[in-house]
Amino acid sequence: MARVLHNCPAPAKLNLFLHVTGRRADGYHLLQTAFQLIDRSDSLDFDTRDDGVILRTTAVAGVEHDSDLIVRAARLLQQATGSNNGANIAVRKNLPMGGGLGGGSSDAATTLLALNYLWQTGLSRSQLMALGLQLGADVPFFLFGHNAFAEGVGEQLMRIDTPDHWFVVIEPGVSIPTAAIFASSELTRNSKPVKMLDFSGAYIRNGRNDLQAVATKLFPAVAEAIDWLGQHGTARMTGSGACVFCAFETRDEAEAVLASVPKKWRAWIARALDEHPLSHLQ
Ligand SMILES: C[C@@](CO)(OP(=O)(O)O)[C@H](O)COP(=O)(O)OP(=O)(O)OC[C@H]1O[C@@H](n2ccc(N)nc2=O)[C@H](O)[C@@H]1O
Ligand SMILES: Nc1ncnc2c1ncn2[C@@H]1O[C@H](COP(=O)(O)OP(=O)(O)O)[C@@H](O)[C@H]1O
Repeated sequence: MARVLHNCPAPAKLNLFLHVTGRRADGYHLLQTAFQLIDRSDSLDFDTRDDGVILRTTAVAGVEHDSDLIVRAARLLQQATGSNNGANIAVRKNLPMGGGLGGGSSDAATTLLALNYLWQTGLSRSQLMALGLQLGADVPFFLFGHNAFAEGVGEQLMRIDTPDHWFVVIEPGVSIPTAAIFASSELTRNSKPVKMLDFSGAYIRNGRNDLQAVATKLFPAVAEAIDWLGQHGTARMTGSGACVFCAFETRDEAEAVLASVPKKWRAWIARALDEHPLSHLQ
């Protein structure tokens, strides 16, 4: 009999700051960043099937079935556990692709969490995180379950508590390929590592993103959105872009700024989450 889990959220993240501190021999970059979960999500439905087939039942513009991180995550879990269960998976995309919000990575993490539960494959959280890292540098964070200070390529995670902020997020209307930003010869890769002990609210309120200079040069629409939002506080990009955000202490302040965002941009407000909405799924 099919086991089902519907309306599973795959929340977005914001990188409150992001420093590039070096580059590994394999070309991947060493980062320090603070990941903040927010209450804006994609939504996924899972229906198990007993023939081992993994089928994404909804079309996702620009993402072929077999390269979708959702499908790849499900197949990776099958391989890792030897499970012969399958699943129909429907996804409702709400997070823009190439937005720096981690939508694809979060979809993959939600898939691993939901299917590990439905298939009763029994992998521990840290086993799921190791699997997730094979899919993308951001995936372990979404499995970790809490806001985090991250090092390495983003897989060394330490839980942090962050304020109950409201964020105004602007989508500048461009999709930025992460690899193109990291590949730029103009990227600075030598930020001095901060010690976790020195990590403070200043990084949360006024953080800097080392990927921003390259992204704004390649994508002027991002620079324009930062300039506009910067009238209201410290506006910066999340991840490798394209989305930009600014933190506010109250919903009213965020609502007031949202109301004045020029109509040419899609914009919204989101609240900081303390933990991943599926963090209790076992
Ligand atoms: C920049 C960040 C910050 O949170 O977020 P996004 O903007 O993608 O959301 C992440 O580090 C992105 O993580 P993720 O999106 O999972 O990236 P991946 O698929 O692993 O990598 C895409 C490509 O980016 C480059 N890359 C990625 C991460 C990293 N630490 N160093 C890199 O050089 C590599 O060229 C890699 O092939
Ligand atoms: N389920 C998915 N949702 C979004 N993007 C996906 C998905 N599966 C694969 N991708 C690919 O991953 C790329 C990065 O997407 P996404 O994670 O949404 O952005 P970002 O890494 O900027 O946060 C997309 O451009 C797309 O080609």
